[in-house]
Amino acid sequence: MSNRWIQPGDNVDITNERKKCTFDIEKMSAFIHGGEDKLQRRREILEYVKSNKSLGDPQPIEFMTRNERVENASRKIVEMTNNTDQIDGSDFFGEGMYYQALTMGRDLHAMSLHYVMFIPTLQGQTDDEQLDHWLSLAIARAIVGTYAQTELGHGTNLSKLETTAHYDPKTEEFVLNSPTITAAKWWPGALGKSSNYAVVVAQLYTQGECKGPHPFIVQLREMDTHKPLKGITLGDIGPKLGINGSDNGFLLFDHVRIPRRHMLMRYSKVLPDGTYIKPQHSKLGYGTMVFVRSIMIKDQASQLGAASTIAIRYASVRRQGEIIPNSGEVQILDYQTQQYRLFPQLARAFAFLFAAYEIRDLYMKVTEQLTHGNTELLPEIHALSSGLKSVVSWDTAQGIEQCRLACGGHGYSQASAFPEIYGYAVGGCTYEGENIVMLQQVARFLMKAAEEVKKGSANLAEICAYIGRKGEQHSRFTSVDSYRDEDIVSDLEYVARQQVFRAYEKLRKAQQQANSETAWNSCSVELCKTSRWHVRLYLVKNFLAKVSTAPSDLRAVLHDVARLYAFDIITSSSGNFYENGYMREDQMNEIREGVYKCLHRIRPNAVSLVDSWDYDDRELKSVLGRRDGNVYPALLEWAKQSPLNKTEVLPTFDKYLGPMMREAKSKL
Ligand SMILES: CCCCCCCCCCCCCC(=O)SCCNC(=O)CCNC(=O)[C@H](O)C(C)(C)COP(=O)(O)OP(=O)(O)OC[C@H]1O[C@@H](n2cnc3c(N)ncnc32)[C@H](O)[C@@H]1OP(=O)(O)O
Ligand SMILES: Cc1cc2nc3c(=O)[nH]c(=O)nc-3n(C[C@H](O)[C@H](O)[C@H](O)COP(=O)(O)OP(=O)(O)OC[C@H]3O[C@@H](n4cnc5c(N)ncnc54)[C@H](O)[C@@H]3O)c2cc1C
Repeated sequence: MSNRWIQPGDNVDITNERKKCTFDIEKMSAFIHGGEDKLQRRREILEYVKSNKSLGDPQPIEFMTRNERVENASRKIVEMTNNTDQIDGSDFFGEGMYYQALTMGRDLHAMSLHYVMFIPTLQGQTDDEQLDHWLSLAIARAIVGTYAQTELGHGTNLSKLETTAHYDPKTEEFVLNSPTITAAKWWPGALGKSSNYAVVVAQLYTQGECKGPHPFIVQLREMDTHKPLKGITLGDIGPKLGINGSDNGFLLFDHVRIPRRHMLMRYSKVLPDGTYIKPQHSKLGYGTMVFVRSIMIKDQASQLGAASTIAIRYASVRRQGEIIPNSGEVQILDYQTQQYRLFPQLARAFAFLFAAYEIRDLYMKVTEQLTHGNTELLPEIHALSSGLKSVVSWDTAQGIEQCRLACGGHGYSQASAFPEIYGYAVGGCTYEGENIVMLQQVARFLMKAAEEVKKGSANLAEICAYIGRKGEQHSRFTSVDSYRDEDIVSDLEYVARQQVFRAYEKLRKAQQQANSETAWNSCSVELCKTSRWHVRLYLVKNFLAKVSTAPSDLRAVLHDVARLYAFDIITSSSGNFYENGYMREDQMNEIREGVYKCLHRIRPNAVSLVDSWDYDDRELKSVLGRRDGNVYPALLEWAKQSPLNKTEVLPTFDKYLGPMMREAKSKL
């Protein structure tokens, strides 16, 4: 089988790994990326990005100052968006995200919120006339916008946002104001220095009543000079754990007037006389958050896939220690502990990517239904996107850190790219709804389903139908080789169902002794556990189902990865499966053996499995994860670029260290 990943001059160990591959990598890449045509388009986009020198960085961004990073990112995003004819703009999830990943990396930029939230909000929240006016301006890049919702004092609890928008029927204007310091908008991406417009979420007041948070489009800066408009105070919030190419910002309003029609009026409206028309569903205004939670899953999967690729490739070229004395140092990938650390991360990345395709499809279905005024699937997409966002971003962050640790000392260097990948991805645990808070949203959905089951209703959404099933009282398999996919799912369903009813009963009891909010709080740890099990069950079920649709010659290797994913979940929570004697110890031992068997079977294909994700060096941006495996010379070259190496002797020597040593010596 030909292998496009093997080239002359490559490291011998990584080449030998590639020669061991037992499946067709191109076919696997096509399966991972949604078809041969999609793979072909990736290659074309990559070729274009490589051929356009202006889309590159003059030096590794790790060696740039913050100002240089912001400037470099702004230069590239303008060049990138000057050339959007290179991609199919309607395929943001595929081509758009790939083009951006290749060009912009993980440091974000002046227009990240423009594309991820500002334009989607215009598309989702404006009426037809507003859409006509604003969307063309935004798409043409005549204005650059962000999404300003979170405040210094409140991000989670939207009902307590403090920015106000008072309607004045005399002038047919809203007056935007930040009555306190804690009302300052805080965090919005590219708000500080780059954007001149924002969708601002503010408490709407009309006819003397507060109608809750609503979105408004607001001009922040003069078009020509880019200076803040009168009554507007703006700035950058300073360096962060990651994404320092983005100027996340703060914003305060001092009685700023905007026209009535700057309220986004697709769902709620304020008429000229101040009459308020309420939306068909109170949470329709939160649609952009649901959109971002949905696309985040693919982004997170991609980050974990990248981390796994770097760590697995590096583990194939790094030799250290001997397994059999005097027989030579082994590739560290041969250590079972290394495999146990890394392969589950790769398995997770697969599980998350396949879930990302499902949530994208569900999101598109919901959007289509909403155009006909049908809000039936809104609770389901809210629960699924919130749950996936929480579990996936958490496991991704932990997984990236495992990959970093698995690379020893070099993993700690920014040359590895792990600090950047982690700094970028871990933000996902917080933005678009803090994970613990979002898990509780899922729990609300599950508690309602449990209530339905208790009432004897069989009318449950497919995603939580397991809650209403009776299920087996004991796990049935005898050996791991006879442990079928349906047994795995049924065992996970048992545990998820047990947890749903444990939380439900605890909540019911608590509600008899306290008001419902206090009762909820006293059960919230169990409620979060319930949501996690629900999501893990979904991920396993979806992964196994996806494998069954793979071309037959790919199924065996993918099945090992999917089983590893499931077995890892089961063995790391064995206590839940022993409860009520559901599973026996000998069965759990079989599954443990199953983990080791999967590791052993994946080992020869490990490098090829990560190659199948089709990351180019341009996207990975990692010295450790280079395709050719020639890590050591590249590390030396990378280090030479450190600005500290521009001179042999630093001025600090003459200022501090030199005098210190001279003085010390003179006293001896
Ligand atoms: C290239 C692309 C890469 C991707 C990204 C990379 C770049 C990233 C850049 C970074 C970008 C980062 C950008 C940013 O970070 S933008 C800022 C994001 N901020 C948040 O996400 C805030 C989180 N808070 C909330 O969402 C809500 O306030 C919560 C959820 C806490 C509810 O508190 P609230 O006080 O409002 O609600 P309630 O208690 O009165 O009522 C709860 C009821 O409402 C239902 N409900 C709630 N929400 C929804 C919904 N959406 N659809 C449908 N239903 C919904 C819910 O099921 C429940 O129903 P029921 O049980 O009563 O029936
Ligand atoms: C990288 C990044 C980019 C961002 N970009 C944007 C942006 O572009 N636009 C924008 O508007 N915002 C943005 N944000 C803000 C982000 O959406 C909020 O930080 C996020 O929603 C969490 O809200 P918070 O900061 O108020 O956290 P808090 O709610 O204060 O969370 C702190 C702790 O309190 C706990 N907690 C809070 N409420 C509850 C509860 N009800 N039950 C149990 N525990 C609770 C949380 O679990 C957490 O442990 C960004 C944030 C980051 C980190």
